[in-house]
Amino acid sequence: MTVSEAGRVSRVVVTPVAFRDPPLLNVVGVHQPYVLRTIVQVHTDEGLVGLGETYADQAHVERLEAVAAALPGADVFDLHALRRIVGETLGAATGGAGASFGGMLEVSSAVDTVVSPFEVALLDLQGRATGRPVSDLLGGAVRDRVPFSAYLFYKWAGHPGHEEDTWGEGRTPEQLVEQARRMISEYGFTAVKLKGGVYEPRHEFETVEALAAAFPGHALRIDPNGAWTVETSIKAADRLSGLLEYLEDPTPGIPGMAEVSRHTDLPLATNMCVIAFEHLKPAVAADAVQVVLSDHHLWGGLRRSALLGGICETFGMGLSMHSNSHLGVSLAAMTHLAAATPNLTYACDTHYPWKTEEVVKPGALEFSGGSVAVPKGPGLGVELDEDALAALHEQYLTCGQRAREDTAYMASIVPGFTPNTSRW
Ligand SMILES: O=C([O-])C(=O)C[C@H](O)[C@@H](O)C(=O)[O-]
Repeated sequence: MTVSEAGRVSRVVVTPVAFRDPPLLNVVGVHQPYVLRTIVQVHTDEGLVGLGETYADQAHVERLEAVAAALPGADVFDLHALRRIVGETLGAATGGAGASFGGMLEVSSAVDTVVSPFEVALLDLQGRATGRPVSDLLGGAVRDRVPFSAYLFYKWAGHPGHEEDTWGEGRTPEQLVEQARRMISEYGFTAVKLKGGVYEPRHEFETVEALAAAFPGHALRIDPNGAWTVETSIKAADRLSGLLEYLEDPTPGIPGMAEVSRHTDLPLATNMCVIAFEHLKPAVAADAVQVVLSDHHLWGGLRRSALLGGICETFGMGLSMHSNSHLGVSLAAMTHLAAATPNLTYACDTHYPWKTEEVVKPGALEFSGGSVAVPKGPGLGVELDEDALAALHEQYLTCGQRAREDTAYMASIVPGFTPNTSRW
């Protein structure tokens, strides 16, 4: 198969969508009734279409559209050119060079978040053109199935706007045990993550203890998104160390995490203080984290996430995977990446069970035994349902919601954090 048979990019369609989300609680508050995402379709002059999925803040969508206009003519196999085109386009849009958006966005994730959906779409195209799954393009699948974790949330079922939610109340340890029971019986998960940072820390410790008692063979994690002081984090590590496989982002920033780390053997994980390549060196030097959560949406796509895996291996750090609310295009990309990353040995996070609406056709991605089989078809192995895409785009236009910026909050809790377009 040659490049001319795969074709060159002929046009790119950027479609923001909105899908319903239950009233999940986190340190910022309650999830809004709709999650906003963007689906990217990259067409080639050979009639192929590659898919990508990403965030949908207004500013991010505008950057995606600027890159979409610059991509026609690009070689679908030249991923270095893609990165250059993104850097040049975004630099030109702000009158500056490269990755700095008007001086606001200086960590590498500024370009990485924009590159990501296009890189996934080009890999999907490469796979469709060559007849190989994306996992093969990433070096080959080392596992046939990718394990995911049950992602538990405290919930307040009575939130107006969330009437269609079927998961009920989630405030007490007993209610969270019931939530886990449903997740485990419907999806077969063997790992469980609790989103914390919502209630008084002791209440959240008790919830972990109740989960450990109810599911003794399951791997457990809690993630308060940096809501705790160093002292509370140390107490959490002391009290929960026998129950958890890792403690995720108990406290903000590399120095705080390093201080907690000095007091415990429990591995500390993060997707908050190490979210770009430049954060790895100080985190390793301070021994602040033992597990890094990758996220291809944030780290510049699938190949750079694989690179992150190699760096973690070099420094003896574990590798896990982070998830925001997402649709099936992202689940497919996450599954291929995890399958082709040998040292990604923890079950990956996913919000997928919380979702009731979808843009991909059913059947390609099914959970069983807590894992998803790696699609064997060409590319990502998922097909868009055009009617569903149109309906969720209409919902985006009419839902009256736009993605809120969490960046100010991030800046306030992570010392030295530079505001950017990232999501946790
Ligand atoms: O740190 C994490 O795992 C997350 O923040 C993942 C999600 O974004 C979660 O917190 C959420 O959506 O509330």
